[in-house]
Amino acid sequence: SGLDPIFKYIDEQQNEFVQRLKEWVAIPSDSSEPQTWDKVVRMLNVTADKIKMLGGNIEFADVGSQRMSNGQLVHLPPVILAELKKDPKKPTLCIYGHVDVQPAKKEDGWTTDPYTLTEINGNLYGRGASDNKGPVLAWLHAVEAYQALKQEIPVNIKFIIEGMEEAGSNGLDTLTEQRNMTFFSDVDYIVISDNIWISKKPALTYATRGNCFFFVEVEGQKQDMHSGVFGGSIHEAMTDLIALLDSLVDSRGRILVPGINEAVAPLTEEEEKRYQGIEFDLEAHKKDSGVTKFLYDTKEEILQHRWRYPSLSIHGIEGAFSDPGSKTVIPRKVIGKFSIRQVPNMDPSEVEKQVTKYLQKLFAERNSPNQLKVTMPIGAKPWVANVSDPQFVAGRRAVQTVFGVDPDLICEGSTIPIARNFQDVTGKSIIMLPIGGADDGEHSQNEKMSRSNYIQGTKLFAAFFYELSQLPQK
Ligand SMILES: NCC(=O)N[C@@H](Cc1c[nH]cn1)C(=O)O
Ligand SMILES: [Zn+2]
Ligand SMILES: [Zn+2]
Repeated sequence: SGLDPIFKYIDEQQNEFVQRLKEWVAIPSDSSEPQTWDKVVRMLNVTADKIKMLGGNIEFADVGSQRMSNGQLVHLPPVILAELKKDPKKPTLCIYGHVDVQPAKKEDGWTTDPYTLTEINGNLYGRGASDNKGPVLAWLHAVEAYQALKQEIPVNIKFIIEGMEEAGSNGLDTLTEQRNMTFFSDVDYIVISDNIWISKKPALTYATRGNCFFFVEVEGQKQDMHSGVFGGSIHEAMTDLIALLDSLVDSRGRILVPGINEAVAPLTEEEEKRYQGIEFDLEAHKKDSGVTKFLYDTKEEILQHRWRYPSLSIHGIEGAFSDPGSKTVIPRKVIGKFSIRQVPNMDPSEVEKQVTKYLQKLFAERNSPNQLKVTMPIGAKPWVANVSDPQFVAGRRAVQTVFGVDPDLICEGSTIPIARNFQDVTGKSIIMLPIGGADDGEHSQNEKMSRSNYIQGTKLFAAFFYELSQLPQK
C-alpha cells in the first residue's frame, strides 16, 4: 500500500526513535509539586523544539497561577499550542498529549533507574515511557516519517501538549474556553493516546472515568508533641484523620459516603451482556499485575468496577511520620489524600458536597477540638465518546492496516481530566487511540512500553492520518 515506505522508514529509524525516548525520559518532569515544575518547563521546551523541527508554529500559552494548599500562589507551566502548515482542503486533526510524569524514585523499588530508559527483553523501562512520553513522541515520529519521505501529510495537524495532566490539567479548561473560537475553530477531530489496551489486542477507547481528588486536613497543636508527655491527654490530629479515612470505604471496596453509589446509573441487562463478550484474560491480568486476589471473582465484575462504577482510593498522608525508624512524635497537622473515580451520572460538585458533609458530621461526632478542612483541588468529569462518529471508523481501519485485526472497543478506568472539557466546550469529536500495553504499569515501579508497541504504534498513527483523510469530509 502507499503506507509501506512510511512503515519501512519507521522500522529503519526505530533505534533513533528509542534514543529520543531515552532523552525525554531522562528529564524528571514530575508535575506533582511546584519544586519540580522547572523540569516540566524544560520538558515542554524540548517538545516544542522537536515540533519546530517539523516546521510547526509554537505558542506557549500562559495558563496563570495556582493557589497551593499552603496558600502560596505559583505560576503554572505553559501549554504548547502548535500547528503545522495548513491546507484548507484537508481536515484538521488536533493531537493532545502530556509530557509530565508521576513521581518516581529508584528506592521506591524500581529495578532500573526510573529516568534512564533501559531495554530488557524488548521492553523499554522508564518513568513516562508509556504515560505519556512514548505516545507523544510516536505522533511526532509519524509526522517525521511523512516529511522524511517527502510525502504530503494527508491531514492538517495541530498539537496541544501540556505538562500538568498528572496534577489535574490546571488551567487548560480555561484555555480551552478562551481558544474555542480561535485555535479550535478549524479542528475537525481530536485524538488522545494516553491509555492502555486490556489484552495483547489493540483497542479503541470510547470512555474514561473522571476523578475527584480530596485533601482532608486535621490541625491540632502549634507544634509536634512528645507522645510520652502528651499522649493520652490530647486529641491527636492523626487519630482523628485515620478515623475519618477509615470511614470512607469498607473492606469490600464499597464507598460509604451517602449519595455516591445512589447516583450511578444502574447496570442494564444489555450492558451486562456486552461485558460477557469482552476478551479479557483474568489469569494474565493477575500475573501481569501481581495481584493474587481481587475484590471480585469474575472478569465481568472486575471490568465493571474498573470502567463503570466509582472507586475510592486513599493515596497518602502529608505530615505523617513516614521515614524508617521510630520517632515517638504526635504530628501537629496531617493532610489525608484520597480520590473518587467518577462515572456517568455523577457530578463532581455534588460529590464535593456529599464528601464534605459526611466528613464534617463524622468529625463533629468525635468532639475533637482540632480543626478540620476538606478541599477538592481536582474535579474531573467522566468522558464518553460518540462511537458512531466516523473517527472510530478511521481508527478501526488504521488498526486493521497495521495489526491485521479488528480492535477491541474498550473503556479506561483512569482519567484524562481535559477530555470531557474538550468535548463539552468545543463540541468536536474525540477518540482515544491507545498504544500502551495492558502490562505497562503506568504510575507504578518499572513502568515500561514495549519496543514493539512504540514502533507499531508510530505506524498506527501514520495510518490514522491516512484513514482520516479518506473519510467523507465534514
Ligand atoms: N494516563 C492518564 C492518567 O494517568 N491520568 C491521571 C490524571 C489524574 C486524575 N486525577 C488526578 N490526576 C489519573 O490518575 O488518572
Ligand atoms: Zn497520562
Ligand atoms: Zn498518568
